[in-house]
Amino acid sequence: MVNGTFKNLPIIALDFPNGGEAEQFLNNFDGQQLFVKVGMELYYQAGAEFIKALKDNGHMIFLDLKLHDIPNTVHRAMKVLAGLSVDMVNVHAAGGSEMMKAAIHGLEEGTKAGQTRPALIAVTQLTSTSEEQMQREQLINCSIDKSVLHYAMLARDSGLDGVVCSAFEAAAIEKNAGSGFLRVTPGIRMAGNNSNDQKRIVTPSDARDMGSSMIVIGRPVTQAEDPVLSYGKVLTEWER
Ligand SMILES: O=c1ccn([C@@H]2O[C@H](COP(=O)(O)O)[C@@H](O)[C@H]2O)c(=O)[nH]1
Repeated sequence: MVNGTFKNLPIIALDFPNGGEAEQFLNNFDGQQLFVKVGMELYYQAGAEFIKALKDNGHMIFLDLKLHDIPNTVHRAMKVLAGLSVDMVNVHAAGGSEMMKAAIHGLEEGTKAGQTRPALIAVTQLTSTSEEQMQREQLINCSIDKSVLHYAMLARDSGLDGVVCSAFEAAAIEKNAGSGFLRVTPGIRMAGNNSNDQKRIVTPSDARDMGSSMIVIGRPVTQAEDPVLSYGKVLTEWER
């Protein structure tokens, strides 16, 4: 599970094309231990070696590969990912309960003796998806709040530790799934920031007030002129 101290830190999305650029970014923080997220771009380029380097430097790691495949494939892949000793991994809830249960079993089997298995969370509806888009393209004929809550409960009933959701759905998830069930929220923007491709965005303080338990932020920090200053502002607003 997620270590208590780090749990309160905003997660920085290291969306860089290679390990060198990610390291250059991290050097700005002068040895500070951070909670970082490694996504598909960086992992496909820099791989397990880079994860090890992050761990050696004391960072907490959310490996955001969003697995979505048949249960057997996800089970086997999760067994491998557990061997990386990261802190959090994820799947798409749309893969179904059988797939999510297989993911947990894979993580349990792959976790080294004496270590804690990585927390497993499920993506509900991406924060880059609007309600209109979801209804038109996925043919889901209900509100996005309802779809996200449905996926969250499916994930909870499958034994997962939480979900990725926007802040708009966080309170309902907390109410229905319990406060221990993680609500990890990307799509975080400071007032006046560019929303980029995100559709369901909120500020760090709104995320906290609306019931998110953790936040993920990328471009507003990684592409800032002064990333340390920008991260500091996010942290202060999140902690209040
Ligand atoms: O629903 C989701 C799931 C994952 N993400 C990831 O979070 C970051 C957000 O980056 P920003 O630059 O702050 O927009 C990114 O790595 C996504 O892959 C998400 O945004 N929404």
